[in-house]
Amino acid sequence: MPRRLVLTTGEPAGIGPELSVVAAGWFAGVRGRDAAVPGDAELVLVGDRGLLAQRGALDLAALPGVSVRHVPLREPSEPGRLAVANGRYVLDTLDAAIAMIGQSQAQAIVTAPVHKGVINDAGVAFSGHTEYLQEHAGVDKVVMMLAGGGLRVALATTHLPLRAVPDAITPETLDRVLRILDADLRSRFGLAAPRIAVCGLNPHAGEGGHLGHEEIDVIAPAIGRARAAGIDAHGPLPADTLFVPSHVAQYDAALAMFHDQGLPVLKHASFGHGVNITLGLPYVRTSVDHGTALDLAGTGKADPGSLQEAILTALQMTRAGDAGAGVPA
Ligand SMILES: NC(=O)c1ccc[n+]([C@@H]2O[C@H](COP(=O)([O-])OP(=O)(O)OC[C@H]3O[C@@H](n4cnc5c(N)ncnc54)[C@H](O)[C@@H]3O)[C@@H](O)[C@H]2O)c1
Ligand SMILES: N[C@H](C(=O)O)[C@H](O)COP(=O)(O)O
Repeated sequence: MPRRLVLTTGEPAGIGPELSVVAAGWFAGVRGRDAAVPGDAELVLVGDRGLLAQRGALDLAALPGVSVRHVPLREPSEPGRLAVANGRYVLDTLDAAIAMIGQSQAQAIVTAPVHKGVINDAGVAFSGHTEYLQEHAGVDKVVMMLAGGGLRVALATTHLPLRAVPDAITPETLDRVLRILDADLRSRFGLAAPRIAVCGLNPHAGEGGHLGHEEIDVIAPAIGRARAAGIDAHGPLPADTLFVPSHVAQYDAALAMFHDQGLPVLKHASFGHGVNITLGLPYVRTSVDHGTALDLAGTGKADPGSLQEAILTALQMTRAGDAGAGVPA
């Protein structure tokens, strides 16, 4: 079977459709010529065929290794203008991709950005792809990790209001997150003994209990259990100084306790070339490091770099198993 990636083309009013067409053109151009994109690789764009034709300047049908799985819009889409009905369309594209994986028609899903707000406005509770794919894969935990600029930053909690974060950092969550992170760094990234830095939750990792107790009560014991299980976890470390370049370079990945503890660092280091990876799924899933950029939709100015990196990373991850090859951060 060819190495087939499914690319969901994202929120129709955003930059996803046009970037997907640009990425498809790039993919067809390097396929079989660049070692990173072998000649047996295929890319299936999932989305409304008319929308893709309208937003992109390429004839997708003429591109080698590229095809389109048509999913109809729920209503016509204009660049930059969200339409509530199309919140369901976005989920239709995700469901089509999940079905392709379930039927062994593809090995990986790459996602262009969606707008979480409009999907919720359409009446479906939706926190993000990460949580949606976890639920549909029937696994009890996945881990969001972004890679770029020489860093890998994983998150112990994902799309939660900040107020809910401390309660979500439980022994069970940390045990599962550390296990998945360690296992996937080994199996998908070719790291024999990954070193993982674990952030504290509070300023200065709680300052010995004077600035919060989660480090003493929950995080340090979880690191102890992980180490006893053979995971090379270190911490809890103050997040501000962990991310000093010479310090973080000593680790293969950093585990942040919440979204905006880890991702601003990663995006500062690599916005436009970073990749969002879901660990712990039974298949490979990667995505871009940016959102729907409604302000740029239809202008042709959006940078396709992160989507191209997401495609390359998905290809490398699908190969890591058979070749034992590593995937760079
Ligand atoms: N993978 C995903 O599906 C994903 C990721 C992040 C954010 N989002 C969603 O996107 C929506 C908008 O989020 P936001 O406004 O915080 O972030 P955003 O990334 O859409 O925009 C932030 C800024 O970056 C610029 N930008 C974004 N992508 C760019 C690109 N490819 N090239 C050049 N400039 C680019 C935008 O013009 C804007 O100025 C939200 O609903 C958010 O949840 C989705
Ligand atoms: N947390 C991601 C980011 O900031 O880039 C983004 O919201 C996408 O998340 P999903 O992959 O879960 O949609």
